[in-house]
Amino acid sequence: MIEIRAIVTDIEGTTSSISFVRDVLFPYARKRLPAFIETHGDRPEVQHWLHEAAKEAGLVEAARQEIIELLLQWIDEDRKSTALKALQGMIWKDGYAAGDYRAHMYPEVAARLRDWRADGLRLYVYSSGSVPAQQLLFRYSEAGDLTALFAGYFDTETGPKRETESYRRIAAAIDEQPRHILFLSDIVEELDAAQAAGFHTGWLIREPLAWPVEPRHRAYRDFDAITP
Ligand SMILES: CSCCC(=O)C(=O)COP(=O)(O)O
Ligand SMILES: [Mg+2]
Repeated sequence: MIEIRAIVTDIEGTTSSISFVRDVLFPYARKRLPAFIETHGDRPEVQHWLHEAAKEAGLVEAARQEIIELLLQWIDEDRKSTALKALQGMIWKDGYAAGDYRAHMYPEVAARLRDWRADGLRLYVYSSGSVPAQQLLFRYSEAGDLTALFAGYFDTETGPKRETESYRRIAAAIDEQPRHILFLSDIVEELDAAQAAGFHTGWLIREPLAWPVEPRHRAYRDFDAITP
C-alpha cells in the first residue's frame, strides 16, 4: 500500500499552461528587461544576478549591454538559468501587481490541491521559475490566491530539474522519505530523475497532447485523475 504524504508539483504544463508561460510571461519580461536593468541595475539583488549571469556565460568583465543581450538570447532559448529566472521574476511582479495578467490555472487544479491539503497531504512546488516568481504565480492565479495551500517552494537553486540529486535535496529539505512523495510534471526527464531518487511520479499529459503508447510513468490527463 503506497502512502503519499507530500506532493511536489511542477508549474508549466502541469498546474498551468505552457502557452501562459511562453506567450504571456516570457514576452512580458523580454520587452521590459532592457529598461528594467537600466533603471534597477544598481540594486544589490539585481547586481548579484547580473554578476551570476555573466559568470554562467564565462564572461569576466561584461558591459551591461552585453549582459542584456545575453539575457534576451536566453529568454529566446528558454534557458533554465537561475540568474535569468530571478530577474524575470522581478519583472513579472510589476505585471501581476498592475493587473496586466493573472496566472493561468487548469480548471480542476485549485479544487484538487484543496482536497489534498484537506486530506493532510503537504504540498510543494518545484519549478525552474524562481521561488518569488512561483509565489507570485499562485498569489495572482485565475483561481485566486492559492499560496496558503503550499508548505514550500523549490527552484533551480536546489538544483536542475533533470538531476536526481535535486530530488534527494528536496526530500531532505521537507524531511520526508522519497517513497512517500509524489512528483507531478509534464516532462519525462524530470520524472525519470525524481523516480531515480525514489519518488513516485505522475506524468501530466494535458489535452491535446498525444497519449504515449507505453508511458514509463503513471500518466494523467488532469489532476482529477490523480488519487494519491
Ligand atoms: C514560476 S512561473 C515561470 C515558470 C518558468 O519560468 C519556467 O521556465 C517554467 O518552468 P517549469 O519548471 O515550471 O516547467
Ligand atoms: Mg513543466
